[in-house]
Amino acid sequence: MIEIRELTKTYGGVDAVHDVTFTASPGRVTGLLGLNGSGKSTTLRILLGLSRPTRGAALINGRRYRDLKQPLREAGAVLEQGLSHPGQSGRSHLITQALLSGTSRKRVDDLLEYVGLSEAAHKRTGEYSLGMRQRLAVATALLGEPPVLVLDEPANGLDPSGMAWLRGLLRDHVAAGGTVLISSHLLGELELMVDDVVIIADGRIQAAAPLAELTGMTQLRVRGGDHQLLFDTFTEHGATVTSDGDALLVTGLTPEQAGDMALHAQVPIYELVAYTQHLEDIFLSMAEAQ
Ligand SMILES: Nc1ncnc2c1ncn2[C@@H]1O[C@H](COP(=O)(O)OP(=O)(O)OP(=O)(O)O)[C@@H](O)[C@H]1O
Repeated sequence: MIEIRELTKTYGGVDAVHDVTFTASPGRVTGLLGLNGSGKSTTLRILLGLSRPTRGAALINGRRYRDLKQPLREAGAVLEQGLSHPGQSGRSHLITQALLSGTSRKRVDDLLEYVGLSEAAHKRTGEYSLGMRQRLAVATALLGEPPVLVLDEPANGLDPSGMAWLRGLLRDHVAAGGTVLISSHLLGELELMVDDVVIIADGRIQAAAPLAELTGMTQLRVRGGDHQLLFDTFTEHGATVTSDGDALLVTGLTPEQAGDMALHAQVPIYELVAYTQHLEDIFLSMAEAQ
């Protein structure tokens, strides 16, 4: 279980993340989605004890990372930065890491097999492709058999078969009761992978909900007699609204609610269309509304 509670991190007077709260639960893959610079890495780095919060807390199984009794056995991480000496082979990198978590060499070889790196095990990691480095990073995170996995942009550099492999691996992990928190800006890919979605923009949470709930939401395209009045009316009722030419794109209202509000505001409606949304549409409308 991962709990992020009212987390704020300030750099030079500017909040990189502001009052961020969400939970990643066991048995579920939770996706943290945001554009570059939205605060994903900052949140994950605090969670993993690499940076201190200005306010709030980031907890793994109820404790801060640095208070975990056996951190490598409780949480595994794949971060964006490089992980191994380029002159070291994949296998010797894993063996070095295994010593830290008290893991056997047998498990190192099993993991190399599991992540599809057996054949490249003796190759220098400096010669690995980005996808192979990601696989090695995942193997490193899994060394201590931690129930909690935190992955920052693990899909970068993976080809379609690599993505399918990662998807299967994460599904296996949560099926066994594990918790996965994965950050990404690859929305289409993430949609196939996650159970719960947390959308972050400009350091603030825009939505945190099961994927099915979010993508079950429809988006409305509304064109009416008074663009600004409609915009204000929908926004006042908590909808997310963006302009699209002379129309509005509205999330968070049913067609009936939007129609009734327009009637109440005495604005004639010329067009009202409801679309089923993909994660990408939801994400972009929330990011644009910022
Ligand atoms: N050490 C730091 N010093 C100053 N500002 C920082 C530092 N780390 C992050 N920031 C700023 O905080 C904001 C959030 O950055 P963060 O790296 O968390 O975003 P991100 O969503 O992970 O983006 P990316 O996908 O590009 O890594 C950015 O504006 C960034 O410039």
